[in-house]
Amino acid sequence: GLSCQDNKRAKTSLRVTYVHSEELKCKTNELIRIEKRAELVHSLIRVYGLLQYVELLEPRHAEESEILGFHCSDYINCLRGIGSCSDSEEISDKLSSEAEGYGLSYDCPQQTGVFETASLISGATITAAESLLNGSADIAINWYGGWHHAKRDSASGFCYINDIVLGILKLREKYDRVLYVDLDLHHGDGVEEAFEMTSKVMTVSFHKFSTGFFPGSGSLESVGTGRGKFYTVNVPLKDGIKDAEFYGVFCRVMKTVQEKFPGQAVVVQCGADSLSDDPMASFNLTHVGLAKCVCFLLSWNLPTLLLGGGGYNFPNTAKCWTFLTALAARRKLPMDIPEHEHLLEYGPGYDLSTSVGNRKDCNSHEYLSHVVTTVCST
Ligand SMILES: CN(c1ccc(C(=O)NO)cc1)S(=O)(=O)c1ccc(-c2ccccn2)s1
Ligand SMILES: [Zn+2]
Repeated sequence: GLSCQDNKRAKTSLRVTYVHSEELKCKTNELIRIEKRAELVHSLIRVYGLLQYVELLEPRHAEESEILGFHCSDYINCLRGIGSCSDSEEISDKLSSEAEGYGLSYDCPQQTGVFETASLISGATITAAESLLNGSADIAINWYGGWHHAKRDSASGFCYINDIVLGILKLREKYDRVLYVDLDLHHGDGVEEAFEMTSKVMTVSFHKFSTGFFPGSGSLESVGTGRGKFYTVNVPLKDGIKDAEFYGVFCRVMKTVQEKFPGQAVVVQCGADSLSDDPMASFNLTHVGLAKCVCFLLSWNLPTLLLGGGGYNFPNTAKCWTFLTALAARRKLPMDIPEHEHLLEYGPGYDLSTSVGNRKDCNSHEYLSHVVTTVCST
């Protein structure tokens, strides 16, 4: 297993809450682009016997008032309207230019019940954050959450309600300074935008940044504005980066962040679309690379919220988030995937490993030291 080097962690095992319900799993299973992923993730966590080492919490729906704490009501009313259509026919004629204005088209297909689903996912992230606030947990996990592209007045990149922003606002009810770290392949633009004017939330995003790649924001020069200047950190990377180089950049940036912004709680978006054989075919990370980054953050012994996000190779995403759940619960996992109804999805290796791709690393040494030097001197 991983030894979380730096800042030796206290030997006591940490209290971990894991937010789940059959309803949440079934609703998330229906989201376009990630059908059935939730089933695979929860099943693998269950068959590895990890549920006995976490406290399972059932989520509630986010309250309207919580959602309107970030999103604007016109958008939410439109989303609710779309979400309540009984079938795609009704949706298509309801799909006015108004709906398109709210990003409800193209990459955010209208789905019946999408508002219901997004509000339950957001309620799950808020439930997780509350378990940190009330001191009943040291680490809280919601693999159904992590929808980092949603804006206050529009859907974007398969994201409808920004559960991460709502979770951070909940943590801010107790903690003066909250740190957000986005490990997804894509820039965490929705969360960055929400907090780019404040010094109370520092957002740090590690992501692919190249011409034409979604969402297009997240350059080295984006550092926040007004009182939030220098409280937005962007680490733009090129295709092909592997575990060692990614972790090297991550460590140096996060050590500087720790010095300059002593956060009192940490929120981590653990999107798994940066793994090497994700259909996004961009980075060359393995689940171990991501786990080392999470391990580093956990070694700070701060209340930590772990969230999901992207991840389109479903067996690999399940392996990655199961591995992170075990890391949080300080349990070692046997390499062989336990016998269960989805075992065949893990062929041909049927083990926990995720492969290291052989895509060329387009991040020259010079480029990476330029990025790190610039970020660490800002
Ligand atoms: C809407 N897009 C997003 C938005 C957000 C994400 C994401 O995971 N954000 O974290 C992924 C794709 S998009 O236009 O880049 C794509 C849609 C479908 C894509 C795709 C589908 C299959 C294989 C490779 N790419 S990319
Ligand atoms: Zn992504």
